[in-house]
Amino acid sequence: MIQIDALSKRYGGFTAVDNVTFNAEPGRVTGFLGPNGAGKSTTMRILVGLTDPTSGSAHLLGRHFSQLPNPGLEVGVLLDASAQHGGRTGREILTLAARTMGLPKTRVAETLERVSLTEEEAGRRVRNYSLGMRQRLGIATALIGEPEVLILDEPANGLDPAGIRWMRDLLRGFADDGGTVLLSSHLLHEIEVIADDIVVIGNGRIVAQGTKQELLAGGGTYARSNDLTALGRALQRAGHTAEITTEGAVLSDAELAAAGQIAFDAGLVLTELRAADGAGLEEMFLQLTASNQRDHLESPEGLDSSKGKAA
Ligand SMILES: Nc1ncnc2c1ncn2[C@@H]1O[C@H](COP(=O)(O)OP(=O)(O)OP(=O)(O)O)[C@@H](O)[C@H]1O
Repeated sequence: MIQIDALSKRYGGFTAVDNVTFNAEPGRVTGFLGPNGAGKSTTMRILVGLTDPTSGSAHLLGRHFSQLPNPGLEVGVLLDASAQHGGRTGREILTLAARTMGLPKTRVAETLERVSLTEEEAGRRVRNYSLGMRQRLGIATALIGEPEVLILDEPANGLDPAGIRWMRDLLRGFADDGGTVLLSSHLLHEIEVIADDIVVIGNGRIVAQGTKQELLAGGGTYARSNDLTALGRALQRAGHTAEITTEGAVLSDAELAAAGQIAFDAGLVLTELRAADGAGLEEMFLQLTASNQRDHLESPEGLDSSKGKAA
């Protein structure tokens, strides 16, 4: 179990993490999704005691990371796969990790096998590893102590599609055995493939969280018309959410028939009207990624464009 409570981190006048609260539960893979610079790594670094928070708290298994006597046996961490010593072989790195944690040497071969690194690859110097091999070695280092919790920052970086499937199966098995997994990514698709629960962060703040089913569920309407702003306002006046997407459509929580009727009553010509089908999360993520080009409805009435499942 990971508990993050009202966590904030400021660097001078800049707030990298802003009042972030979420849990990652045992038996679940929690995906921490956000564009570059959103605050994912900072949150994870605070979680493992590498950075001090400005305020708030982060607990693993009910304790601070610094209170864990032999952390590798309880929490497996992969923050930066390229931080390994390039002059050492994969096997040497795992052997050192095993020694530090007081584990039997046999664990090295077992773990290499678990991450599908061959004997020959384990004998190569890490500087000659591909990024994907480094990720596997990093995951091996995280797993070797058989921890209950895994914290992985962008672990799918450099993995090919087969590698991503391998990692999904590995993390699924880990969670099915009761483990807690928190992994970050800046790619929605990766998180969709791997995670059970999703926490979305943008500009240091949580913007949505829930189960994958909740966040990707359909519902709502995606509509285009000859006047997007007028359509958005008409929907909002009728009590629905409405947001102009980066692709030039209106995304609303109104059902199809209601949206059609509202457009008709407002005298607007619809050029497209269809179910949103999980477009909400994708659109929100696209907007976060291109947050400088956000195209909000201008709203003299202070109309809010927030969507149902967004926090
Ligand atoms: N030591 C630091 N001093 C000043 N600013 C920092 C420091 N560390 C991080 N930041 C800033 O905090 C913000 C969040 O960075 P962070 O690395 O947590 O983002 P991220 O979501 O992990 O992004 P990425 O996907 O690119 O790794 C960024 O704007 C970054 O420049």
